This record gives sequence, structure tokens and C-alpha cells, in this order.
Amino acid sequence: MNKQIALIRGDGIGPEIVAEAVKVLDRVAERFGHTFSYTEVLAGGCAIDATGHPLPQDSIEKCKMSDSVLLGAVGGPKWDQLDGSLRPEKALLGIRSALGLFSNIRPARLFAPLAHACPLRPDIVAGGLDLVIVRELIGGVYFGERDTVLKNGEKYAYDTMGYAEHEIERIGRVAFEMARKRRKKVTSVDKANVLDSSRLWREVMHRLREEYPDVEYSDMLVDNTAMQLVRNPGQFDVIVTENMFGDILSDEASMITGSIGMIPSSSLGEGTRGMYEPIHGSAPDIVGKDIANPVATILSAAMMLRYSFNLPEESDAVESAVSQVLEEGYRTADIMSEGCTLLSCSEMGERIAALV
Ligand SMILES: NC(=O)c1ccc[n+]([C@@H]2O[C@H](COP(=O)([O-])OP(=O)(O)OC[C@H]3O[C@@H](n4cnc5c(N)ncnc54)[C@H](O)[C@@H]3O)[C@@H](O)[C@H]2O)c1
Ligand SMILES: CC(C)[C@H](C(=O)O)[C@@H](O)C(=O)O
Ligand SMILES: [Mg+2]
Repeated sequence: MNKQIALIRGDGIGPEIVAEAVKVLDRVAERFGHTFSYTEVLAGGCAIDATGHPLPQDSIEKCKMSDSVLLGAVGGPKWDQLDGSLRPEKALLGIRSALGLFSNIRPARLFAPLAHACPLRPDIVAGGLDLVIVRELIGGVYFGERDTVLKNGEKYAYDTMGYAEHEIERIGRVAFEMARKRRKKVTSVDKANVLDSSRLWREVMHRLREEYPDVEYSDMLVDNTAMQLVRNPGQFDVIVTENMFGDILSDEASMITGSIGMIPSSSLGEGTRGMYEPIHGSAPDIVGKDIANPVATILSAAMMLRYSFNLPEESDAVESAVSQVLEEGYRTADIMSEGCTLLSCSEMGERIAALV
């Protein structure tokens, strides 16, 4: 199989972790007889430095011409003072929106050898942990009307959260379909006790659940969900929620798996072209030290193989290689514990690639 992959290395640790995912993809290509070629795409802070814009038009075109996109991370303190629309993070939102990637899947799975790295009490995670957050990605407050105006002699800024029925329905469907392939349980997370957009969210979800009588469904308020994720994460199978709630809850869920460096994500729309990225950011505090955990990016590449290229065997091979490395006691600094062997970012990538 021949595939063209747009590589957005981005900022901070982005280039370090993407390099490791490419090593793994190259090994997959070699072992299974595929050809993966890469197009370098500028986005984020590095694009601002090179072109004055976080997402040049040419970068969007390159993504559209590729079979899929692999992204490291964008942003960092160097660009923090920039105005909203010129910030590196706008590149992410721009690509997600330009490619119509409304469905963001963030699986939080506790690998058995990392149980010790989980900050929760051992009895809470005794049964393991395997949940998926289905996050709506191109609507809600990130994309609503916003402005900063003068009001009563001072600055007043606002961002608005809104959803149309069809936007809720299509992400709801993704969650129900996913639950059918898993433990058949959907928790829809909202703030329907306060927000109109959440009340519409709940109404549409309730309509949808009639079509999926085989799936157990419940509503949960987002503040309670934040608490329940720590109290009893095993109760969740598929969580479906709006854009910003999903952003926050997925960072929380990542910590239960030991580190934010472990959680991959896929972003898809109607077609098979997607964007794949770790859920973490550019980690400016550890950049250039070769100590970042590349596993989230490598697992994102595995999701690309499965969801965009329909290569489940290849995807399984990458996920098994990650499990095996952890079982053999190899760790990056963020998940390190006594008796284990500490690896750098690049050593971890090489070891995983060698096991594919
Ligand atoms: N997808 C993205 O590109 C993305 C996502 C989140 C944040 N950001 C941006 O990244 C910048 C930094 O954000 P932040 O500090 O709030 O969040 P962050 O996720 O970059 O870092 C939070 C903490 O987690 C650690 N961490 C993150 N990834 C790690 C990895 N792979 N291995 C080991 N440790 C890791 C960091 O060292 C830091 O201590 C900001 O500019 C933010 O906007 C980008
Ligand atoms: C950087 C930011 C725009 C982004 C988001 O909030 O979607 C990030 O936090 C993420 O989780 O992918
Ligand atoms: Mg986030």
C-alpha cells in the first residue's frame, strides 16, 4: 500500500516525538511491504517564525492532498504574547476545521505494567482501566462568536458556546457506534443544569439513544464527571462530550494512565483522511532534552494505520510493541519507577520500532 502522510512536527517537543513515530511507521512499512512517504508541513509557532502566519494556506493544501496528517504539538512561551488569531494554537483549530474533523477519539487505557504510575488507589484501578473520550472537535466555544470590546469604560471579552442539532447528532452517532464495538455503554457529559447548548445536547442524545436500545446510556454533569473519573473511572466505557469539556476531561483521564505522554488521539470527519496527534502539548519545560515520552505519538500513528489506512494488523503490531516494551520494564522519565530501565525519547522510539 502506498500512502502519503503530512508531517506537522510543530514546536517544542513536537519534532522529537514525531521523529520517533516516523521510525515506527518506517519499520511497519518495511515489515509489511508498504510505502509511506512524508510531506513536511509548517504549522504553529515555527510557521509564524517562517511566514508570519500560524497556518499558511499552502499548509492546509498539503494536508488536503495527503492521505492523513500526523502532528506533534504546537505552541510555546515564545509566542504567548501574540494576539488570539495569530497564536500557534490557531493552526490546530484551523486544520481541524478546514478538514472537517468533528470527531476526536481519545482512548485512555492503563497498560498493566504502569499500574504503579497511576496516582489512584490500587483498589480503584484493580480491574484495569479502558475508556474512550469522544470529543466534538469543531464546534462549541472554540468556534463561537467572540470579541473584546469596550464596555462601561473597560475591556469586556466574550466567547460563546453554541451547537446545532446536526453537530450533536453526528458526534453522538460516533459514540454509540463505538460503544457497540466495546462494552456497550455511553455516558453523555454536559452542563444541562445551566447551559442551553447542553440542554439541546441532551435532547439530541436522548433522541439518538432510541436508535441504540442495545447500548446502556446515561447523562452526567461535567463537574460530577471530573470527580467520578478519579473516584471510579472503571464505570466509564465511552464518554461523549462537547469540545471544551472533552479537552479538559481527557487531560484528567490521561493522568490515570500514568502520564499525559501515553494518550494518543484521532480526529476524523466523514472520510478516511484524519489528523493524528498526542493529546499533550509542546512541553516547553522538557524541550531539547530527549526525555519526552514518544508513546502517545507512536500510538497515534497506530490509530492512523487502523482508522485512515484500514491496516488493523499493522496497528496491532505497533500497539503490541508498546505493551512489550513496557512489560520488559523500559520507561521514559515521566513513567519511571524503581527497578525499571530509563530510556531517552529516541531510545524508546528505537526499541518500539525494533519490536514491530
Ligand atoms: N496539540 C497541541 O499542539 C497542544 C496541546 C496542548 C497544549 N498545547 C500547547 O503547548 C504549550 C504548553 O502547554 P502546557 O504546558 O499547558 O501542556 P503540555 O501538555 O505541553 O505539558 C504539560 C506537562 O506535561 C508534560 N508533558 C507533556 N507531554 C509530555 C510527554 N510526551 N512526555 C513527558 N512529559 C510530557 C510537560 O513536560 C508538562 O510538565 C502551550 O502553548 C499550549 O497551548 C498544544
Ligand atoms: C492547544 C489547544 C488548542 C488544544 C485544544 O484545546 O484542543 C489542545 O489542548 C488539545 O487538547 O488538543
Ligand atoms: Mg488539551
